[in-house]
Amino acid sequence: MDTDPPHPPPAERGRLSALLRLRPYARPYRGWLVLTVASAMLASLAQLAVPLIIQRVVDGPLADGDRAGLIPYVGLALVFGVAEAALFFVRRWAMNHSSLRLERDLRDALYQRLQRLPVSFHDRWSSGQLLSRATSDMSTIRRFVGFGGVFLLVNLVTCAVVLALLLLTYWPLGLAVLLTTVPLTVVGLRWEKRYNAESRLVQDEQGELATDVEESVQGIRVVKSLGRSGLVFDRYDRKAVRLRSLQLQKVRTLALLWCVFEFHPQVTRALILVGGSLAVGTGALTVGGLVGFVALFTVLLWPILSIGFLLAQAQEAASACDRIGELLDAPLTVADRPGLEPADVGSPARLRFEDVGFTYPGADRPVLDGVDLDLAPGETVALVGATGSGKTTLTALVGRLYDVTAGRVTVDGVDVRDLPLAQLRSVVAVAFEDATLFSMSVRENLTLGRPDAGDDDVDEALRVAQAEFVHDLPWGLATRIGEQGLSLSGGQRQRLALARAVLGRPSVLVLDDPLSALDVHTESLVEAALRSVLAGTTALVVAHRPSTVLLADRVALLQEGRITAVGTHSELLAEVPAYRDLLAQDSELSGAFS
Ligand SMILES: Nc1ncnc2c1ncn2[C@@H]1O[C@H](COP(=O)(O)OP(=O)(O)OP(=O)(O)O)[C@@H](O)[C@H]1O
Repeated sequence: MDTDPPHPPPAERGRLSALLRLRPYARPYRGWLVLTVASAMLASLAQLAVPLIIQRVVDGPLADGDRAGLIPYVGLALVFGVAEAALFFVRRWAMNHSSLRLERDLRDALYQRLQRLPVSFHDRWSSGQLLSRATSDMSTIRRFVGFGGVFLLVNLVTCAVVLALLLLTYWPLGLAVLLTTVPLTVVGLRWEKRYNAESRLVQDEQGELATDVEESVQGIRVVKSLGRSGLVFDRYDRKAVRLRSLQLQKVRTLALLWCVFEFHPQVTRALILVGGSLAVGTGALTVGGLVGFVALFTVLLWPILSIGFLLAQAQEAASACDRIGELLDAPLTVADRPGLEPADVGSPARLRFEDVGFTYPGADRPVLDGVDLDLAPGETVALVGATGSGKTTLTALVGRLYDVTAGRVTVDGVDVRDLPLAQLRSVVAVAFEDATLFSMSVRENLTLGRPDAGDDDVDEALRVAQAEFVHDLPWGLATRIGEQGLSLSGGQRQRLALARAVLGRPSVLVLDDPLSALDVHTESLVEAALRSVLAGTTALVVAHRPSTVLLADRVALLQEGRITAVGTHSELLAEVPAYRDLLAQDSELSGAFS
């Protein structure tokens, strides 16, 4: 059973070792990554050549008034300049090959994992959390692989090389520069940490706002009909105001940071000029040496200033790796056992629940306990029970949306856990009460589980579900359904979902109150057509309405997680007071069955 907390405490996050998770994704692109780092490194070194050339120009041709002597130096500076530009292009090109492909692979792995993770995992995680991992965390990693990580390495090497050159040029001044970089690095690191924390708060608040927009758009009908637009706006506005103040705080920190970063080099440059001029006066340093020194110092600035920022980026990327890792490492509790082979399953098949128990992860008592139910091939059993008695849970066990926690469910004598998931889900078809349709064409929605279904199969399924209205849609079966099928009525969506389930006449059909959104007239038409499908398949039908119960050969009464009675509808009506009471709660029913 999977009981890991969904969000580990922040203290556990952000370890740089988390970045090592990226190794398997980086491996296929290591050539491109090496090229990215090498071109960035060479470009940085090419940049260093220019101050050294200037130093020689000042001390050589300029001091001697030798104009012709300038030409080789100018040529050399040009070569290094062009090389730097070319290397810049190579870096960007190689970086795109490595980081964008790595991001794509990681994105695919994450999406695949989300598809394979059990329903119990999705019960615990909000879609907002999954979304932020699949989008912003993914971009953070791409930025680090393509930029932050590369320049962290390159800038550290550049710093070391430049400081060595400064020390070689004139060591007392070189040492002074080295000492002044220490407080700058410390301040940079400290403020970047603060900036990072503030950025995180801004991101979280942006996520909150996005969730608010999503919820209020999805629930717009409820909000409007309750007349709560003002209240919803006030809540949104409070969050927007908070976001603005967090953003302002972030901008203030950044402004202060850059103020120090801009101020520091000016002071250091002044120190260099004073110290350097004195050294030139005593002959310890040439004029060219001083000019080269200042130019080298300028090259040093960006690598020093960027270290804090790049380390913060590394920290963010490590935290993103951890957050994505939480999903990639989440256990696949519902998966094929190794070496499973498809088994023989007839059509229709026998469906049995044998002493089945089920407890939701984290719950302290079972929802189902000792459930025994045997559906003969071709039989239809209606599952009736009070709300919350466990009907939906029981139906979810057939297609392994959840695995039983006790007992077993078998199809033609084979434990559903011993059938490959692909086979199980082609044998068992399910229509849920909440008919989810996707933003794709009607045909794609219908054939989602059976992509090989032919036109005749589709027409037959549409007829059974009384969903032939689709032919009147603007592009017929090719009509794209709006976001979540919202452009269709509840009853239309339910009929399409039913057609999807009955398509191809599955061996076992599970219907969770499939007709609840239909008007009485459509319901009786669907029922009439459904009878012919039910005759050829084994069906477990969750029923709230009398008319749905009448579709079944037998009825099973579920009470507090146990099957307490099984028999024909009239037997139960006559012999089981609880069944009578349950049906009598519906006045329409009491009229129909008393
Ligand atoms: N994902 C879940 N996690 C934890 N508990 C759940 C979950 N889904 C349902 N339950 C609990 O399990 C019990 C049975 O729920 P279930 O949806 O199976 O009942 P039902 O008989 O289908 O109800 P209804 O007729 O209202 O649809 C309820 O107490 C419910 O709160």
